Amino acid sequence: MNDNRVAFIGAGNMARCVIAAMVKAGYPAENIMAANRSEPKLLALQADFAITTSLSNSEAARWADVIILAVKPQMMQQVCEQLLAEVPECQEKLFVTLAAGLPVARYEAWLGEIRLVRAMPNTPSLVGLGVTGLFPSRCSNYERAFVDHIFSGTGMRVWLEQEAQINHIIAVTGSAPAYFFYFMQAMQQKAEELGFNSTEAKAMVAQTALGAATMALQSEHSFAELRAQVTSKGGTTHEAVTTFSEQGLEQMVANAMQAAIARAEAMAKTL
Ligand SMILES: NC(=O)C1=CN([C@@H]2O[C@H](COP(=O)(O)OP(=O)(O)OC[C@H]3O[C@@H](n4cnc5c(N)ncnc54)[C@H](O)[C@@H]3O)[C@@H](O)[C@H]2O)C=CC1
Ligand SMILES: O=C(O)[C@@H]1CCC=N1
Repeated sequence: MNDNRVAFIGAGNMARCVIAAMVKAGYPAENIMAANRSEPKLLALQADFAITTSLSNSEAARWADVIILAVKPQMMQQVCEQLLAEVPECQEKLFVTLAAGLPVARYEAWLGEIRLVRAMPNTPSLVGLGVTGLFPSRCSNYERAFVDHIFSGTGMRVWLEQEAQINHIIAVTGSAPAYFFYFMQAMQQKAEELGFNSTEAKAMVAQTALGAATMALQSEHSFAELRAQVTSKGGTTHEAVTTFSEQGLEQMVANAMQAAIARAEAMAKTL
């Protein structure tokens, strides 16, 4: 499977995360190319992962067996239409798109009835601890297996049966690293107010998050049971957790996740 040539169109944050995971998992760097409209990110990818790069999307698409679309959703139509105009044979290649929001039907309007996988990774893919949602359209079993192989180094893969679930996984995993970073940022701020310096506050908060997540993954207990283990009767945790609860944490989280889904649905209509 490592013989297939994989080209990324767009070499930003998410492309870097996936490329890092592929290379770390042993995908040959000579079979990965990244194209971007400006040079600095390409030079950094070359330096860090020894992949090939190009300032031309068409050159990358011509070279590739598999084309991974990794530009922002707002750029996607222009990129796809230009690819089809300059590399008509790209229609025969396997496409993967990382973009939020845009449904398969939109790519078919721009590129024809292509074989396409919508992938929704998240940034912890960079360190092999990501979650990637995947929805295939018109793909063979081999192509599905190949895309699973591409993302194998990113972490957990979840194949979805309904396209609408991609919007749900955006809320649950795609956007979610930002929720945790926001929570940790708030904790760091308070820790600093309490007198810890910025470096130690960040490290303490991140280590606590890592410890909690690792325990949750390794334990049979639910999140609620693990929380109960920390919460002594009449103790300090009870006061903190009651404050979260009284101030509506659960509803706030649900509202935020629903807002992410609503935005993905709106993008499908407006982009
Ligand atoms: N950042 C994240 O956590 C996640 C992002 N995504 C999706 O991944 C895609 C990329 O997002 P990011 O990497 O965060 O954005 P980014 O802005 O970091 O990267 C996009 C890259 O595309 C390049 N670009 C723009 N127009 C271009 C063109 N015409 N030809 C070639 N390159 C062009 C930009 O220079 C930039 O380097 C988006 O569609 C987003 O929805 C999906 C899951 C998570
Ligand atoms: O914020 C966004 O739209 C993208 C998709 C999921 C994470 N980042």
